[in-house]
Order: sequence, then structure tokens, then C-alpha cells
Amino acid sequence: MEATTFVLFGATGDLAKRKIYPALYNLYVDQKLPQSFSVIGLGRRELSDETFQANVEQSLRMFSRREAKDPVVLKNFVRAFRYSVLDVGRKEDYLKLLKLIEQQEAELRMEPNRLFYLSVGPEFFETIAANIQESGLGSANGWKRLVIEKPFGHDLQSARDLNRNLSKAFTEEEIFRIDHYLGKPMVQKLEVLQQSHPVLQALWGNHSMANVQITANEIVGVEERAGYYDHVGALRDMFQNHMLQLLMMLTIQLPNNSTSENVRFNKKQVMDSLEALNKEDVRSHVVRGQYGAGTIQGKSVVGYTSEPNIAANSQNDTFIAAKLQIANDAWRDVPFYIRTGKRMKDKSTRIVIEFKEPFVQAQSNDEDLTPNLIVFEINPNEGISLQFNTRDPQQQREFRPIHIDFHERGDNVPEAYENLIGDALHGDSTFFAHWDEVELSWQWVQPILDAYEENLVPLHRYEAGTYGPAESDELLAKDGFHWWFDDKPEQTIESIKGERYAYYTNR
Ligand SMILES: NC(=O)C1=CN([C@@H]2O[C@H](COP(=O)(O)OP(=O)(O)OC[C@H]3O[C@@H](n4cnc5c(N)ncnc54)[C@H](OP(=O)(O)O)[C@@H]3O)[C@@H](O)[C@H]2O)C=CC1
Ligand SMILES: O=C1O[C@H](COP(=O)(O)O)[C@@H](O)[C@H](O)[C@H]1O
Repeated sequence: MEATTFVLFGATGDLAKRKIYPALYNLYVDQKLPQSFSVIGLGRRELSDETFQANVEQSLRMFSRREAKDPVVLKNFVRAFRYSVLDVGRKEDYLKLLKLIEQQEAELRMEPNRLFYLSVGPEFFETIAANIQESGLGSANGWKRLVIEKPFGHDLQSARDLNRNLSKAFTEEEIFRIDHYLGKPMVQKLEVLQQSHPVLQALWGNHSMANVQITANEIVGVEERAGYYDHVGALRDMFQNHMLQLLMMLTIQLPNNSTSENVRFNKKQVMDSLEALNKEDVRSHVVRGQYGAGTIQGKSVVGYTSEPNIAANSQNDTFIAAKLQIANDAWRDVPFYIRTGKRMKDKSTRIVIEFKEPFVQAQSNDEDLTPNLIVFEINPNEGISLQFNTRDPQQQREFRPIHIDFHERGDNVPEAYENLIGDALHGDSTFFAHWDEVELSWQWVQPILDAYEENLVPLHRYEAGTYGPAESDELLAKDGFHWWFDDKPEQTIESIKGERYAYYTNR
């Protein structure tokens, strides 16, 4: 891998400590970092290199999935870390940074390849990009890349403005927009599975699927993020980015050995085919919710408007469920139900595909017959389960479900940030959010934002510790479906009556 200087804006922040340093450390231990690699951390706080290195070590002890105990390994790792004070608006700080980088590159005989990682608030993105450009930080003889955290805009117009301004300093190929759901191992497998698995290939699409359900339930509430979350809500925080990315990754149709370009092109096609909503249609396709007080896993929790720093009359959404349709040959007539919410009964991110009833089942008298399903478990556990009905060998006419589970052994799975940072270092943008799809996502979401703003969609209160408002169930019931694995929390795919086959892979 090419020599790289990793320039981290926001090096003293929460994301750096919890995700970025552990990811870099795990890549280092797995020998996936370039041979010549240096990190320059930036922030307003005055820190010596030694204190910065000690802070990095501390964050590894707290947050790395690998034990960070071996003092020799740790020392070798943090040796690559330097710190420089930089206030994003102070131009002289960028010149000082340029000097430090050039000095490091000369000392280590590194090519001037620079990756700028913006782990700072979105209000700084444009200023930093412009200052990188003006100071000459990005005009060396090597490559430059910009890794940018969410949120990418607040609505369609602000996203377009942000993109236009970033484009003055970086080309689209140089911009890596992080959506950490795209780094999750199971999400990355969706692409490969479709291309390489003949059974899945044969089943993929509207000829056999009855509906698709994409869920991201969270137990946590607003946490300490009131200032951010109360202006954003579930629609902007989760739906516009993570949930629509899951939809795209599931429904793209790729040629064998697809490239990053194929992925980008096909995701755009999916978004282009998504049936647009008018502001007036939103009410019949979208359920907006906000959590009230309740009990989760035996603990009482307060309602959203009683959370610290949330206004008592806040109308912010903490839950959304929506029905979407893709008007192309592969997916026409398959409803996609997507939901995400805070303070739900359990933490579960999963995709459930429910198949149409085959003829043989329609003839069966067994009322307990369960539909055939494929379940992609994304979080907290990862795995794929197939539930297929088969004849019971002892009771000739009866059907019963069998389950086939493929589970990854949990201890050695890379985290989303490891995958994504590794890809950015390689210059591979397959699992990043490209501008076309970001713009089309905002375009699709904009009528919902408008309808919320004009109060055209009721805000349903739901009790914390449930699966959201009853209206979310009605959204599916209207079409004759129900959310899988709700109501009967004990009814996971593992516990439904039937034989079960489990395969574990260590790939
Ligand atoms: N934390 C998380 O889990 C997630 C965060 N994100 C996104 O990542 C980004 C960073 O979040 P997070 O780490 O939580 O934020 P924090 O508030 O914890 O950290 C912000 C960082 O920005 C630096 N900073 C603030 N103002 C300036 C300034 N004027 N000049 C230079 N540096 C400045 C701070 O350093 P100092 O105070 O030393 O100046 C600090 O290092 C945000 O865009 C957030 O939305 C995205 C997903 C998850
Ligand atoms: O981006 C975000 O994601 C988290 C949920 O991520 P997960 O990996 O735990 O599913 C969410 O809590 C947060 O509000 C949002 O900003």
C-alpha cells in the first residue's frame, strides 16, 4: 500500500477515541496499514506529542476489540502519531501543518500522499476543505483524499451547497463520504452474496418475493446528543442515509466481478427508480413517532420531551416507518417497509425477505404454516437464516419449517470503521456514499421533511420499550403483512418450531 499521512481533524473528539484509533490499531495489528504511515492529530487543545500518544493508547485500552496490552506493540503503533494545534478558521495553522507534514514526509522519505479525515462538526467541512486548498496542503505531488463524516447536509439544498463547495477543493473521486452502515460486514456481504450464490440469485426479485422489511431498532434514546438530535430526528439521522443505503445495497443488480463504478451506477439506478412521494402522499406512506416514557429491559426510562435539553413541546421524530416501491423490472410490486426508532424493545438491525406462497403451500390445510423467509441479521449479531417449509417425514401431509443459519464467529470480525478506513487508504470507494446517491436520497426524503414541517403527518407517541406506534403495524396490515419477529420477542428464528441447521464460517 502506498505511503500515507493520515491528517485527522478532531483528534481529541469522541469519534476519534471510540472508533478511529481502535480501527487504525486493528489495521496495524492485521498488517493492513501502509509500511510508511504517519498520523497527524489536530484540535484546538494544546497537547504535546507524548500526551497525544498516551491519550491514543488509553482509547485503545477502552475501545479496541483487541486487547491493547503488549507495550511493545503499542509503542510501535503510537510512534507514528504527532499532534499539532489547529483552529479550523485560522489560516496560519494550516501553514504550520503543511510544514510539519513536509518535515515528516522528508524524514520518513514518504511520498506526499495525504488523507484528510474530518472528524469534526459539519459546520466546519467547507472551511477546512477551502483552507486545505488555499494553504497548498493538497497540491503536492502525491494523491489527496477527503474522508468526511455524516451528516452530509440537512436537506436537499444544503447537501447540494455543501457538495458544490467541497468540489472546489476535491474531485468526487477524492471524496469518501462515510456511512458506517456500509462498513458493516454483513452489509458488505450483500453485494457478494447476490453475485455468487445461485440460490439467492434465483430467488432475487419480484417473481418470488412478497415483501421486504428493513429494520434498525435501537434501545438507546437521545443520550447526550440533544443539541444535535433535536434538530435532526430519525428521518435525517438514520433514514436518509443508513436505511436508504441498506435498501440500495439489497436491491442493486451487479455484474460478476463488479467494480466500484458498477456499484455507484447501480445504486443510482435504484434511487432513480424509487417511486417519488408527493407531500400530500406522505401521510399514507410514512408513520412518524416520538417515544414516551416506558420500561426497557426492566428499567424505567423517561419520554423524549423529558430528556435533558429537549424542549417540553418538541415535535421531533424519534421513529419512522415508511413504505417504498421501486419501479423497475426486478422490483416492481414488491413493497419495501423500512423502520427505525429509538427506545425500542430491543437492538436489532435486520433485513427480512418474505417470499410469496408457493402453490404447494396454498393447498396445505396447516394453518400454522409460516412463510418462507430469508433473514439477514446485521446487528448486534451477524448471520443469515433461511426458513423454508418442508414436508414432515413422519406426518406425510404436514409441512413444518426448517431453518438454516449461517453465522460468523463473533470474535474476529472487523468493525465497520476498520473496513472503511482500510478502503479509504486503498482508494476504494465501493462502500462509501457517492454524491449521486446522496443527492437522490435527499431528493426522495425532501417531501417528507416538507410534510413534517407543515404538520401534514401526525406525530404518534409510542411507549418506550415497544416496537413503535400501532400505526407502524397498520402500514403493513393494510397490505396483509406484519413485521416479522415483533410481538413475540421470544420468537426469533432460532426458536420457531422446526429442525435447525447451523453453519459457522470463519471466513
Ligand atoms: N461520536 C460519534 O459516535 C459519531 C460522530 N459522527 C460525526 O463525527 C464528527 C465528530 O464527532 P465527535 O467526535 O462526536 O465530536 P466531538 O465534539 O467529540 O469532537 C469534536 C472535535 O472537533 C474539534 N474542534 C471543535 N471545534 C474546533 C475548531 N474550531 N477548530 C479545530 N477543531 C475543533 C474538537 O477539538 P478541540 O476541542 O480540541 O478543538 C474535537 O476534537 C461530527 O461530524 C459527528 O456528527 C458521526 C457518527 C458517529
Ligand atoms: O449514525 C448513527 O447510528 C447510530 C446507530 O448505529 P448502530 O451501528 O449502533 O446501528 C445511531 O445511534 C445514531 O443516532 C446515528 O447518528
